[in-house]
Amino acid sequence: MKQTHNNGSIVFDYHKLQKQANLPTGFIWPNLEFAQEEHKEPLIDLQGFISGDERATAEAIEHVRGACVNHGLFQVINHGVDASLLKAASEEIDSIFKLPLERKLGIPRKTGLPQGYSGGHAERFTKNLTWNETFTFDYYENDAEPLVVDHFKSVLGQDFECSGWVYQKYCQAMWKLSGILFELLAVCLGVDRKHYKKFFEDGYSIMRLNFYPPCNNSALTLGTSPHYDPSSITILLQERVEGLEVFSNNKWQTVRPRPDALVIIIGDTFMALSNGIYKSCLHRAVVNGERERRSLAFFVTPKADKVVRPPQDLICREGTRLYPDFTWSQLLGFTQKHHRVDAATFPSFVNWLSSSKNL
Ligand SMILES: C=C1C[C@]23C[C@H]1CC[C@H]2[C@]1(C)CCC[C@@](C)(C(=O)O)[C@H]1[C@@H]3C(=O)O
Ligand SMILES: O=C(O)CCC(=O)C(=O)O
Ligand SMILES: [Fe+2]
Repeated sequence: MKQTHNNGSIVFDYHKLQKQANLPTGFIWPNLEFAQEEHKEPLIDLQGFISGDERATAEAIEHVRGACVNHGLFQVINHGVDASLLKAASEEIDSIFKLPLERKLGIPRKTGLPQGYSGGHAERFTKNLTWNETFTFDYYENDAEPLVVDHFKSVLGQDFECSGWVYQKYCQAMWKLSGILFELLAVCLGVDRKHYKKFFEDGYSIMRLNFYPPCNNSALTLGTSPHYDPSSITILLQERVEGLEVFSNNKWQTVRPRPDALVIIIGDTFMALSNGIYKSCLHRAVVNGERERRSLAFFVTPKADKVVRPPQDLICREGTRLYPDFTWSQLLGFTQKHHRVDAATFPSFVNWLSSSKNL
């Protein structure tokens, strides 16, 4: 079994690594401080907004607006996604990550794109590696073809048809929910209710499955690095094992897993679409010494070449533009070729964009 990638970095074989007394230095993150308290994000019951109940809508608007102007994270329940589908999607993760390491390393991966399998990102980076495995694929809403099923069969094999259907149904449900959330966010911002839903109609999503094995040295490493999601909004399903942390009021705070709830995270692209009124959320994932953790992140992104700019009435109301026009294709390319997504991605991207060669 190969122990190193072509770039000389180690292969993330956590069964072997767990048996070693010391963590390879590439996985060690200096000066880590762990959350000592829970974040108090709003828990929004979406049923009232979906059914048009005026009082429930007013309450949802107040809480979502407060969350988004401060730290860009809230949780939703009664979102319309079947609890059995959430359970199936969370459990199906093991069908991929319990494959033999050779099979996982053989999953095709195009450099410069997030899609495919990764162990600790050790094939891309040599330091600040993370104690996780990820499997990432695209979702395009398409009534004719079950594209996720086709993708699973082509990259994982014919015996992954059933797994493909679980994530085909899951992504369809997430896409539908994203439309509801864009309407809610538009109403909160006082723009036309359909504005953002229409903007993303021809968009797509990056679907990521995260698997975090237990780690004997969990105090020295991270499951996912501190970052802002560059996408617009992320619908995150974290199962019962806590690990998601948000940076708020100058400290890391735990986002408590809530059964049947989904975590909604504002990303850089939606921050730009709100002309900076809504804040992109700084978050990360920690690991523990005893239990496996799984999470599913559905990153909603615009059509690659669509110009990202806030609605005109928001600009007029605000008077100034906070960020320049850009496309998702430019931002994605920047994160894959020039700047690992972290806590400084978007300001670095805006600077990079403004240098003439990148206009
Ligand atoms: C556009 C993307 C890059 C990442 C996947 C999507 C949305 C989130 C990004 C990421 C998960 C943020 C943390 C760092 C990262 C490198 C990771 O841990 O996977 C990011 C993804 C990536 O660059 O592949
Ligand atoms: O696993 C988690 O809870 C967070 C993962 C995350 O932030 C991401 O995949 O972008
Ligand atoms: Fe994230």
